[in-house]
Amino acid sequence: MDRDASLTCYNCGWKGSLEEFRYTCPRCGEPLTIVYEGGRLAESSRKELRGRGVWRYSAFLPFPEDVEPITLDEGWTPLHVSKLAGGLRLKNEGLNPTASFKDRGMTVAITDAHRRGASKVICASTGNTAASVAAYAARAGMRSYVLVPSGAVAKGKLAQAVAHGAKIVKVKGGFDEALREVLELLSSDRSFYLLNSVNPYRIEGQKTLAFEVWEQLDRSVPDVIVLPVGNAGNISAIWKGFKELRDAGLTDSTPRMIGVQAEGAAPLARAFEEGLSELRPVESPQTYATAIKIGSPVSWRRALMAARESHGAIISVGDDSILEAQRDLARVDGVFVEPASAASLAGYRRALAEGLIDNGEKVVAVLTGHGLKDPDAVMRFGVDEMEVEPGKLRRELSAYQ
Ligand SMILES: Cc1ncc(COP(=O)(O)O)c(C=O)c1O
Ligand SMILES: N[C@@H](CCOP(=O)(O)O)C(=O)O
Repeated sequence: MDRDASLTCYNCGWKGSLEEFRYTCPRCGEPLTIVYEGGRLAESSRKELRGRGVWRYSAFLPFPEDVEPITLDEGWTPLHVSKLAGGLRLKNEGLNPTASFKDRGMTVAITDAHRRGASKVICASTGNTAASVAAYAARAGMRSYVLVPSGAVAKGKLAQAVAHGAKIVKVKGGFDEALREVLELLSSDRSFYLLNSVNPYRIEGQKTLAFEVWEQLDRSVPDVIVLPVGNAGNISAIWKGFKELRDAGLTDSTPRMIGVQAEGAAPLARAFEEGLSELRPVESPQTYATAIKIGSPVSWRRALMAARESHGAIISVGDDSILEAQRDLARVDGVFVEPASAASLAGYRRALAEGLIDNGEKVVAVLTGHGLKDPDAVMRFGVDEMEVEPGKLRRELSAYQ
């Protein structure tokens, strides 16, 4: 274990060691965070960055130097310049090994699982975590169990979990119920290693997006990061990454974090707008962006902290504007993303219209998952197609134009 890293509760201040590992605070129940002590971040910043992707930043991860990562070469994703708005860049996380940002966290968490001798891993999922868990468990030679909302997982994601040999458990209910089931199981059965973002190692991997963006922008940070929010691990992780860059002395400034939820699944946007310090879960969340169809985000407290501390916001957008953004990204920028990811662009547009972002500011929109994950969703674009009899193509086409 890493001697300069420990577990902390950002809510009540409880502290514990990584040896006696646990996911949530024994005092208040919040997910725990890994913190680095004794000038460790400043020391990390002096180490040479080698290789590409998540493990390039291993000096900022809670492992000894000789750690052997379980990896599929995740991270190092492109930062495209968007044609849709000046100053807008697109961080294309759909180009990770299992086609979503989850792989950044998964390589780190599965490496920890392996070091602790785990043989069975488990998660609740709307689909992407399941796909990633299944792939990394296969790579590590572990058995994987994925709990998914019955009948509500996008086809591409389910196909990935099947392909990698996960045991698929369909829960009669939504993601929130599935996660509740997993956490309840773990409270009495310690034989499973949990791979949801409640696991602090997931957060450590996902924070590397901040380091990568900083490098891709010639060692500077953007004015704003805009990203979709579901279970709220990613906004917490990326904000942690930027704060660590600052604490390590590598940057003076940090971006404003703007989280985006779908209107029908927006407990955090409501809490932010109303200035609440408690979450009122949405009982029956609704949106066609199934990845963020979550009514009771487990990291709600730290997501609100990220938005408030960074002088950002959490806002919501309607499914119509998500659909429009998904189509624009595909047809103008040539980047095919799943609906939840398009919430980034829809949120950017709303934030610009409401003056939360100024024209010309440098904004990075995180595109969290690939469009092929959810082929059915694309049919909402409207399909431009025709059928021809052999030999009649020229005539049919001229009528069509
Ligand atoms: C594609 C996609 N985008 C965004 C999110 C939201 O991320 P988070 O749960 O970390 O808020 C998820 C999953 O939750 C996802 O699968
Ligand atoms: N959209 C997520 C929901 C679970 O998120 P996690 O980051 O807590 O694992 C998914 O893909 O399942």
